Amino acid sequence: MLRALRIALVQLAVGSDKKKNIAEAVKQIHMAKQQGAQLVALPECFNSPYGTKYFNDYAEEVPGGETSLALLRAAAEAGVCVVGGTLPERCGDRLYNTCTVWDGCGKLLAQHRKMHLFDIDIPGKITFKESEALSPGDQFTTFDYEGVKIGIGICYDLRFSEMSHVLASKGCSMLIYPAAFNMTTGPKHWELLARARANDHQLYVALVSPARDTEASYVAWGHSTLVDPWGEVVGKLDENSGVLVCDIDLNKVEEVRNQIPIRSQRRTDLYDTITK
Ligand SMILES: NC(=O)CC(=O)C(=O)O
Repeated sequence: MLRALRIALVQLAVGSDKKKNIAEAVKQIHMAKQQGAQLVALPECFNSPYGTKYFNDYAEEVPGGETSLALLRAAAEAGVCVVGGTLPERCGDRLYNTCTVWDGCGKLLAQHRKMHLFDIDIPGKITFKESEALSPGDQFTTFDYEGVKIGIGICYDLRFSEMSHVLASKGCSMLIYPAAFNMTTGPKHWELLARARANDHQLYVALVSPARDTEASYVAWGHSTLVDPWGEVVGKLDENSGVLVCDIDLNKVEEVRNQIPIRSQRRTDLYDTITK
């Protein structure tokens, strides 16, 4: 079993030109491979600006659309696992915010539809209602890559500790969240939530954001981050486009879990935990 994994978190500059967004993602996948990455993760909504008014125009079928095709080819040509950020997925008359995962042969390993839609209202700061355009997913998503079980959540999913609990219960050593927090919630909650989820479940947590574009209608916080099973930040980008390349040490997951054995000390005789 693989005990170490080199991952690259790609903080892409995303604009309104879909083909350019996809081409940049493909370029970054190849560049990450040159830096030794075995797994490359892209941000939420990497082929489209993030906003309910854009989703219908940029939506594609999965796996048939041009974005899926580009990702599967890039994964196969580079021979890396690609966690393909998210794209607006069209399925019948519904749209979803969907992450696709491709193995190093270009096979679709997993598909996660954002489970918790981002509907918030902070007067004078930010109001966003993803449910105006999107439907929620209803499946937990994990996949195995080289003997490592990895769970996927998307952005707002990060706020729900029950969801990460279920993913951890399924045996995950790492959770990857393509995400795009904003200038209100990012500074307050981005790192806090990543560290909380990592510490709660003693696993690695990776958050992958688009780069900040102050001209966009939704301004992303950036700061793609990797946190280890101790809850410590291993690496973090600033707001600009860039790539964070880090080594995941899977021995650390076992080490922390053995040293602080909270997983076997839960008082489930006194409280319920959701594991369905
Ligand atoms: N954009 C999201 O889905 C979530 C977010 O920005 C937040 O929770 O804050």
